[in-house]
Amino acid sequence: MDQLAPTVKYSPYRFFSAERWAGFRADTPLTLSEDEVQRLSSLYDPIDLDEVRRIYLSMSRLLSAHVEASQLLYRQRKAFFGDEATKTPYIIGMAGSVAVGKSTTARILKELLARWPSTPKVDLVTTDGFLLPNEVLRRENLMERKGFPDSYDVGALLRFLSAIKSGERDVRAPLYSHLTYDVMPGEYITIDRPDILIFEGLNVLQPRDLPKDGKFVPFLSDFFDFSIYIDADEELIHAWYIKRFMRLRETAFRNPESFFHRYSQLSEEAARAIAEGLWSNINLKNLRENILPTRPRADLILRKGPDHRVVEVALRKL
Ligand SMILES: Nc1ncnc2c1ncn2[C@@H]1O[C@H](COP(=O)(O)OP(=O)(O)O)[C@@H](O)[C@H]1O
Ligand SMILES: CC(C)(COP(=O)(O)O)[C@@H](O)C(=O)NCCC(=O)O
Repeated sequence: MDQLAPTVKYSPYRFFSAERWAGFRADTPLTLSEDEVQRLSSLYDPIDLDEVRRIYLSMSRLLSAHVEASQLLYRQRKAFFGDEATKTPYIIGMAGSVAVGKSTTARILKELLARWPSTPKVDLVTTDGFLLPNEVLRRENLMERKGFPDSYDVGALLRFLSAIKSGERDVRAPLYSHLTYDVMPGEYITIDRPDILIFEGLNVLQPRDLPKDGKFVPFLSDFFDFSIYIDADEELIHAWYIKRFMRLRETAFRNPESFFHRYSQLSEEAARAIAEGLWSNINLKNLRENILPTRPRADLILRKGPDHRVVEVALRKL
């Protein structure tokens, strides 16, 4: 199994087994109930409270220290610059493959952070709303590249993050529907100066080609204060993807409005073949070519094992 801890002597990371990591939660209280965790988990594979205790409480404690430090820095800058200083949201980027568990992790983290004693306002935005509409993807022959860097409206992503980081109010992010498999025209979520924004998506740690004309074009990650990569062996993610697809076939795909409705009519074997095709032709390719290479850019890497339990954590040294 490809492990995170390298065999070479030097690494920018410190590596922890899940057990050691769990010890760092100290006396951080568990603020989520079993019911709340169940409500949050995606589909029918609930993350259990034990995992929240083992992994997420230490993560919440660490992030709390980081956010507090950035607020202290803000207060010191304000004393320095007077009224000129603007407090802007603390942005946490979260990356990883399709089906690795980003949405589940992001939703749980959001709830835990919002329950800190300072009751920060925490918002969550996913990058799928910034995908190009199917009509454009079809025209540009990109339907088989949905989720690849070139399938997003990168300008809109950068404008969004730039507005958030400038402290603007009521910034709109477009929405995506997994039902219609397309962006939802005219539908937005409005983000109004949260204390913390979790920004989750496949490609959020993606670098870009440097422009030849010398103009400055930022990476999305230039706007992040902290970044997390959710990691697991390819074969595990593959199994989670197929499992989720087959379950959706029994549930959401039954809805006649679902883009995948036709797959709910197919035999199990035929539907599985479709899922395998989507995995190997699109998602696995994207993982290998574009997503996994961004892993070393994250501040924190959570490596999951079977059953979605985190087995190893890597934290960038300061
Ligand atoms: N911690 C977890 N425990 C159990 N199942 C999980 C966990 N995290 C994710 N899953 C399951 O794995 C699949 C992918 O998770 P999801 O959060 O939808 O991934 P992503 O947002 O990365 O595509 C879903 O079926 C979800 O229910
Ligand atoms: C919508 C997604 C690209 C994920 O987007 P993200 O929120 O990470 O930007 C992905 O879930 C997806 O639909 N991929 C296309 C191949 C497939 O149907 O699995």
